[in-house]
Amino acid sequence: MKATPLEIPDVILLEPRVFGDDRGFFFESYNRQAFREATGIDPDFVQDNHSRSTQGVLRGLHYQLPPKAQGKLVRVVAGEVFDVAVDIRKGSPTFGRWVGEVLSAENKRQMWIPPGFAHGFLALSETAEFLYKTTDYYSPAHERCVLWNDSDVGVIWPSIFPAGNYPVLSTKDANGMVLREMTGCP
Ligand SMILES: Cc1cn([C@H]2C[C@H](O)[C@@H](COP(=O)(O)OP(=O)(O)O[C@H]3O[C@@H](C)C(=O)[C@@H](O)[C@H]3O)O2)c(=O)[nH]c1=O
Repeated sequence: MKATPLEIPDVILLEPRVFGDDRGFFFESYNRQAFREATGIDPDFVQDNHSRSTQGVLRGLHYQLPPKAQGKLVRVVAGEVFDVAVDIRKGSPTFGRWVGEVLSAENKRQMWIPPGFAHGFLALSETAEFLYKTTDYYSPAHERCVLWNDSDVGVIWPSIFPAGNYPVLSTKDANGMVLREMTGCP
């Protein structure tokens, strides 16, 4: 497994070793020891999630407040997404900055998003199936949402939309808050 720290170095891009043969392929999608050796981190994952989105769906930017903050190891098993992590750690030198990568079933890349980051993704393909492990349980009471197009964060989402068309959002995500007005950052 190859681990590459991104521009915000606590966010890590992981590329597994894939064994292809006449039958198809095989790879270890998670190996605790290999992950620890490659990243120096040993997360205690407690939940696996799987979502399916149609093209243009944008989920995020989500995080949970302490003590229920979640680290996430994310990947795509069908289609392609643009995946984004925003640093919302109080006092962090990169507070408010974001990193983004294309994750797809084809490239098999994974992203480690530490606790203290808001996370979201845009489905680029006709459908996208998204799998992720989390280091804490889902807790609606601790869940918060940063607005996907908060201009202070300035995520540059791939422009797959005809002019004037916005991404497909849940009501909760359409009512996300701008970072400047958020009180409870991790
Ligand atoms: C996230 C989650 C949702 N749910 C339920 C609540 C709700 O009825 C339904 C859909 O929830 P949501 O709309 O919050 O799902 P979704 O928008 O996919 O939420 C996810 O977005 C991505 C970007 C993340 O980073 C995740 O941590 C998570 O917040 O599923 C659970 O039961 N457990 C969970 O862990």
